[in-house]
Amino acid sequence: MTDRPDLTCDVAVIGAGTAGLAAERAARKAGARTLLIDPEFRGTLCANTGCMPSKLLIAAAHAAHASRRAPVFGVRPGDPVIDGPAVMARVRAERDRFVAFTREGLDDLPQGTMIRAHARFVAPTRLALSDGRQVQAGAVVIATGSTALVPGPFRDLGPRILTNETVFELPDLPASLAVIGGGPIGLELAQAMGRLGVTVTLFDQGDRLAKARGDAVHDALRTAVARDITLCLGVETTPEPADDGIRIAWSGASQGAQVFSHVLVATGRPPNLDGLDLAASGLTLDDHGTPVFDRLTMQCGDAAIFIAGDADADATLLHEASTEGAIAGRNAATHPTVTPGTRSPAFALTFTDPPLASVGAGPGDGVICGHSDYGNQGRARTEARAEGVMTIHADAQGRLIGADLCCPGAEHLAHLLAWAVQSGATASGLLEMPFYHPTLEEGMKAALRQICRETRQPEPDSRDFGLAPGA
Ligand SMILES: Cc1cc2nc3c(=O)[nH]c(=O)nc-3n(C[C@H](O)[C@H](O)[C@H](O)COP(=O)(O)OP(=O)(O)OC[C@H]3O[C@@H](n4cnc5c(N)ncnc54)[C@H](O)[C@@H]3O)c2cc1C
Ligand SMILES: NC(=O)c1ccc[n+]([C@@H]2O[C@H](COP(=O)([O-])OP(=O)(O)OC[C@H]3O[C@@H](n4cnc5c(N)ncnc54)[C@H](O)[C@@H]3O)[C@@H](O)[C@H]2O)c1
Repeated sequence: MTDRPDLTCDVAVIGAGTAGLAAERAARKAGARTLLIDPEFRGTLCANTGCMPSKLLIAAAHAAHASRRAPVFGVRPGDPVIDGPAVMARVRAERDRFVAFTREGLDDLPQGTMIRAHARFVAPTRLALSDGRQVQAGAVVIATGSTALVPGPFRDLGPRILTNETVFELPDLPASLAVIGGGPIGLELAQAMGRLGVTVTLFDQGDRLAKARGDAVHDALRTAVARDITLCLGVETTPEPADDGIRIAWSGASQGAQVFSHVLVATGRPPNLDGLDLAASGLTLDDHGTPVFDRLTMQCGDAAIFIAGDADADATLLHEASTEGAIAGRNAATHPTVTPGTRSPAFALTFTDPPLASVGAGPGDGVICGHSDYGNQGRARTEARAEGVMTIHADAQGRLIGADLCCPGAEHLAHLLAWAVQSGATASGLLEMPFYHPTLEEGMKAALRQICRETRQPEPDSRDFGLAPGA
């Protein structure tokens, strides 16, 4: 490359989402002159069309559900009236508040750091911008996120086909909804819509929801969501336009056809790499066209190129995007010296009710499993939500290595278990910790005690091995 670049920097970050913002901050903290390149700077996916609006819709669904089940406790508020436009208006108003925070964060960037353009590689550390300029960087971080995949038959069917980009813009709740894909996006939004009074059918070509590990956990999840929506697993779907909607025909494990007012496509989110001209980067790509990288350093091969967030298609979650961005940005600034970052055990939550959680290693050869049944757990029972299971996984010494849960409070219980796994705790050691009564945490004791027995580790003798009522 002989011609002079228009811009130079130590670290160029492509993409100003969660991973890119973290990378730019980390690189700048390490003393690098940075450029942050994004065509829009519209705030993160998480705030605009991801984590936050989906959780806002789920919060509305919780309110409707709580009202509907209040009679269990002898409280009779009556059947809830769901004002669809008001539900969607609150989702957008609160969402816009979160988006504004992420945009305000951009004001802290040093002047000249933000480059409003699309970037592509013309050489390993040389980028061409859509405004015609070129950037020469010491190192580059790819943080371009992911995009909703819409399978061919669902394209070009008009605005009744929704993705996470459009569903939160609906002025009112749909009259009926087909959800294609039972991953976290499909499942969370399907259950929420169902609880908000929408007639929902969820279709998946596979037979497992949200990659739930272990049959007991999957059964608990499936049973819970089937109360709110219709599930059609193991089917292929074919859409076609119909009067007032989209007709979905399906076949496989079951068959049928039905017209829905809207269809939400949630069939996965591949990384946004197509527009980057990766061929010019010189990187080695895997079978899916994603750069091969080291998940401890986030470096792609031995190039001065790093990758972070959904773009690497590894752990496509918010906290991982943020950690990966921090590691990638720091190492881009110090390249050619790169230092492994600290990664946490895998940890994923799906915000269904009850939530689904997985931590670290799953069931497998040589793994010791302890089980807790929440179907009669004391605190869960007081709240009329006793259901589900927890499995804790340990090695032969009783050290916790993972867990799978679908039970009340799973999002909080799973945090405790993730922290226990990361800190190397044993089942015996955890049983020495205080357990308040009556709590959902007490439910863990059965699984922990089973692991102690099976690994011949002592149960702490200064703790009673009986159970408080309902614990
Ligand atoms: C509906 C939904 C719900 C979710 N809920 C959760 C949840 O509850 N918890 C959780 O942990 N995760 C959740 N996720 C996942 C989480 O939101 C993502 O993992 C995370 O936001 C990814 O961040 P990112 O920085 O990789 O991507 P993004 O925030 O999408 O940033 C990518 C940026 O790159 C830019 N870009 C792309 N190509 C180029 C280019 N060539 N040049 C310049 N810029 C470019 C884009 O404009 C964009 O600003 C959810 C996702 C969805 C869709
Ligand atoms: N709570 C959370 O943390 C959360 C919430 C939402 C999304 N996310 C992140 O976003 C990622 C993307 O989510 P997602 O749910 O879109 O993708 P996903 O890849 O996790 O799930 C897609 C599902 O669609 C099914 N599918 C694919 N093609 C199909 C077809 N043609 N017909 C029927 N079914 C089909 C697959 O079998 C799979 O079950 C997640 O993997 C997760 O990392 C996280």
